[in-house]
Amino acid sequence: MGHEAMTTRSELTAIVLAGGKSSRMGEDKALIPIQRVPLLERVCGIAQSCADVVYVVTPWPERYQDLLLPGCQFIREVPLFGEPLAHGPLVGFAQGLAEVQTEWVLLLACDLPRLRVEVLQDWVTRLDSVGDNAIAALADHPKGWEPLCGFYRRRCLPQLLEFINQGGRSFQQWLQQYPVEVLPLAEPEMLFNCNTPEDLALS
Ligand SMILES: Nc1nc2c(ncn2[C@@H]2O[C@H](COP(=O)(O)OP(=O)(O)OP(=O)(O)O)[C@@H](O)[C@H]2O)c(=O)[nH]1
Ligand SMILES: [Mg+2]
Repeated sequence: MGHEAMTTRSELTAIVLAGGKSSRMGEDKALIPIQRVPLLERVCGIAQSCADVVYVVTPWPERYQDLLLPGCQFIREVPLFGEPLAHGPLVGFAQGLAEVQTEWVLLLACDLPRLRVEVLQDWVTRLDSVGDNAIAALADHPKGWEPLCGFYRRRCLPQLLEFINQGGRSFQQWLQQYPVEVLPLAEPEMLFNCNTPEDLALS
């Protein structure tokens, strides 16, 4: 019987994005407490149950220095040449991915209050059977992929940089160009996204 090596915590890196404008929320979502735990702390804790190395990619690490993020490392993102820093999550991801040393990376937005460790860990066990040509393994929904809670292969970095250099900033448009494997998501509510004060009231 063939023995497939399983992806383990040490073979997975997590990247948490915390660099958005939070314009709909009106204050930095990363710092908003949900059941007394700031969102970024909560998401980083979940990331750490999946991966040994956790990076927080943000233009403003000092803003988060008083959070309890033991073992997480900040990557300070920088503007693209001649552009403002509001470049969006795709560029933040690329700057984080450049530091990754493992085959797979788990990418997480910081505004996901209902993430479930068991689901993410189940997804990790599926990575070994993802086709060699796939650049990512993601949950899908009727309008496209769920790009900010899923897995990417480190080796997609050159394709990502090429897309960005050509002016691309949309995850959906980038992902359309390559094979992506579908991850099962029995309860889509895990990906509930806390963007507005109304969302927060539901959290
Ligand atoms: N590092 C980094 N993260 C980003 C950037 N833009 C968005 N994000 C993150 O991507 C995730 C999804 O962001 P959104 O909810 O779409 O947008 P937002 O900019 O935070 O908020 P809005 O201004 O209301 O759209 C969140 O975790 C953000 O912190 C960026 O330029 N850099
Ligand atoms: Mg959001």
